[in-house]
Amino acid sequence: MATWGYGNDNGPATWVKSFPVAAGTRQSPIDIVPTAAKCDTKLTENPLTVNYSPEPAMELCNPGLSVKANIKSKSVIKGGPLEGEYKLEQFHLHWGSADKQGSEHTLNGKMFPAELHLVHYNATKYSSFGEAVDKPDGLAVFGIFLKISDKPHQGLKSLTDVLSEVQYKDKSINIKQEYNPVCLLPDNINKYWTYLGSLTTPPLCESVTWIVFEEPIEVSEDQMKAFRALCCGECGSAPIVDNYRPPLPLGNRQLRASFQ
Ligand SMILES: CCCSc1c(F)c(F)c(S(=O)(=O)NC)c(F)c1F
Ligand SMILES: [Zn+2]
Repeated sequence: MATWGYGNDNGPATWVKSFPVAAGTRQSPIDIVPTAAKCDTKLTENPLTVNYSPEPAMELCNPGLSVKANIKSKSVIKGGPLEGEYKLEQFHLHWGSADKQGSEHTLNGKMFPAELHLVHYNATKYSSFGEAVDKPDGLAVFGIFLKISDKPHQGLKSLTDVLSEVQYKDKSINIKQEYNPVCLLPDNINKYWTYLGSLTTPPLCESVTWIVFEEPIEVSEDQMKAFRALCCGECGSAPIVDNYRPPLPLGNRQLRASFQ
């Protein structure tokens, strides 16, 4: 298959041709219906803990279908639904061409303008991201909804202010100021939904324990415009927008909540 993407001839509905797991039983994203979630006290007995470190010269790149920051420092999470310690590998975002769409997970059928994914791998069990990426307990991804406010998100500002330097595919820069990804998390990380799912892009491995926070982070319209100005290819190529996969059925999976 020519490279997958989000267009009419290579978008999510076509991925199953090259990636049969797209029709699997633990695919992501899903529509989150809070009333269908089971509150599980086990999630709070061993609270989710985040221990992120400052990244000295964080690499920010445009791989063509999103914008991605690669992490080298030892930033780890544990607890909640997780067994063992998961190490932050990278983070990236999915966003819309307009504020009415863009997130991958939906909340009672509602899309947010964007969704931030912080991708971690099970460093207790596996020696690298590459080894973990296709294992059922290999990855843990934080999903954070973005909503529009009149103020820019200060943590994201260090990135949105320099997106023009990675406007074209395969461009990358190093963020000069040291950057601690903890600034991207919502204030309250104790309220989340969790379920067993997959990557939302090919190869769609069913290897992700999803942790989707209830509290969105707030970004400005100008910051959204900065994401929408990124290009899929070289100068003159189409903008990166609507790089989201629509929700898949929850099926027999249990959606758990860390709160009432
Ligand atoms: C072979 C994977 C390369 S790393 C990666 C990624 F690039 C990505 F986009 C997503 S996602 O599915 O889009 N968001 C959760 C991931 F989960 C990832 F792990
Ligand atoms: Zn993602």
